Amino acid sequence: MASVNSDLFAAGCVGVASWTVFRSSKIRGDYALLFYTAAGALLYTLIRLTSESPEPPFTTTVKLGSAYALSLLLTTVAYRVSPFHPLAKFPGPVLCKVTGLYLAYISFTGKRHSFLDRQHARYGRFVRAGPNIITVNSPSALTIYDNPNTTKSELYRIADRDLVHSALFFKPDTKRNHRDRRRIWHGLFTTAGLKEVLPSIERRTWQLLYALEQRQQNGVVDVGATLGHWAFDVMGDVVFGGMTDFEFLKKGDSNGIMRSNKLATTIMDSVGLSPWLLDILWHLPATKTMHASRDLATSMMRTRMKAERALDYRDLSSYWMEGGIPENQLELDAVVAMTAGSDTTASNLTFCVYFLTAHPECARQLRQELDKEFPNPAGMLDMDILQALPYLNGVIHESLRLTTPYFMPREVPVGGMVVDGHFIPHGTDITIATNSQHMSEENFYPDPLTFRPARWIPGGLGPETKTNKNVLCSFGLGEYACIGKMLAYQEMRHTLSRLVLMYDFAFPEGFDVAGFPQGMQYTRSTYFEIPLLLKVTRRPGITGFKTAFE
Ligand code: HEM
Repeated sequence: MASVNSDLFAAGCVGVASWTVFRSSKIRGDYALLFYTAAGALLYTLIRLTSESPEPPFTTTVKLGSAYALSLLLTTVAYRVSPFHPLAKFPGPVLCKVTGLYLAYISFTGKRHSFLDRQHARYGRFVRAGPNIITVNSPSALTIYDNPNTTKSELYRIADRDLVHSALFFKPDTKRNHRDRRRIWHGLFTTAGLKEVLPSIERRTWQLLYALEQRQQNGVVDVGATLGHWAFDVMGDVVFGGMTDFEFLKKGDSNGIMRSNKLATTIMDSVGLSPWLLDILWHLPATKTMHASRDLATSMMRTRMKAERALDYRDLSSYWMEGGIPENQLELDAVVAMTAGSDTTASNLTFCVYFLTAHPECARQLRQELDKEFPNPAGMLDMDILQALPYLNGVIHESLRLTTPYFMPREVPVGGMVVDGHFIPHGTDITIATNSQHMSEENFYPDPLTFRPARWIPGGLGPETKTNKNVLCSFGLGEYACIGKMLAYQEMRHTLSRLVLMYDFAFPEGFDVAGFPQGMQYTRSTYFEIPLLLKVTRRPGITGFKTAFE
């Protein structure tokens, strides 16, 4: 008996010792699992060969393994909630301090932004949202993104170790590789590059109008889903020169490709907050949607690279190939471009249409502005004119402000940094509390929770108007900010204007107008609990226009 107890005690001590050794190292979850499986097998073999105890070797192995795991777990938890932890002075929910799995779970529900709003309301400007994560509800948190030494946190790491780590969006292997890759992408997002893809946006927008009319059932159409199809088709043209099988506006998404893509993004944005877990799940069927998204992008990339026919414009693939990115490195860039470029734009346009329908006085004001510039609603829309329209841009900014609660953690560099007067130690993951900042009276006054596009026009809400443009984080901040921002604006300005010029939108009877925005689930992909089913009718006087899928 004494020997069994001393063995268990020894296993517990090894647990504490391994915590001391491993606590600040970033070991991949799948490697750790392999290591522990091998260690367990070795221990079992040793016990079997040497033990004289009547207890079956398997039982002894499980007991020792459990003693080890329990002591490791307890030591980890005790340290994380102890005053010795470097983030001990920052308040936050105990469960968040204990494990990253809690925030991962909250994130998976799509309600991380409102959870963090509540925590900031309770604890103040700084909240410890994970064992090693701090969120800051203050405009001075912008300094995190201006600091050239902060890096993307480990939470952006791609689970697949075979993929080259210089694709955009994910944690790059080096800043230099990230900059080089960005330079290659950049060509499309210049004024000249954007001009080349504009005809594709125009063509797809006519198809969108056609789909909105054709898909009506019982007098309503799912505007959100149709905009999702439009955005995916646009990105198919922008990224792969249209050499895809999507044509979602024409055929719908019967294979659930968009759903898979959204789910893959959600898994990354939630489970990714516990990177060790994502490393393990990556090998299991649970993440098959992530693999499916990648496989689809790979196959489209191959089709595009082997294309016989010359394109009459330069798509993003053209820049990648000219930039010399090898084929086997492009698949991740392709997934990123398709996903980052479609779901985001579609969601924001969906919200724009919703807000304008919920606030008819704003819709009227926007239409007035557009009618003045474009007396023929079906005529050409000049992008330079659209770019300069104050109310149109106000509508887009206001919708972005209210609906893009991104979570953008950065790793604090060696030497630590000071944020809002507080020292943050090296290695901490730190992020601005986007949603709380977007909704704060400190930045947006009056009525920060209300859709009021005029706040983006100087003095638009009266002499007291406060609009802190700097804290609008909808396109990210600093060196990793959205490279597609200008394309997104081009798409949103063009398509929203066309919709407002051509159609009247109305809620059908019984639509839960107030519930729609509250039903938003946000996981870097946006889900709508309530579909945006609207009555869409042509404005009086608009009879025929070019709609067909020719
Ligand atoms: C309304 C539309 C869009 C929104 C709100 C949006 C938002 C964002 C945000 C917040 C980030 C930074 C993420 C972070 O730091 O964690 C980002 C990055 C990125 N976005 Fe967008 N985006 C939009 C449209 C697009 C489009 C059209 C593209 C075109 C391909 C695109 C491509 C990218 C890429 C490649 C990155 C990673 C940049 C890097 O790592 O350097 N986005 N986007």
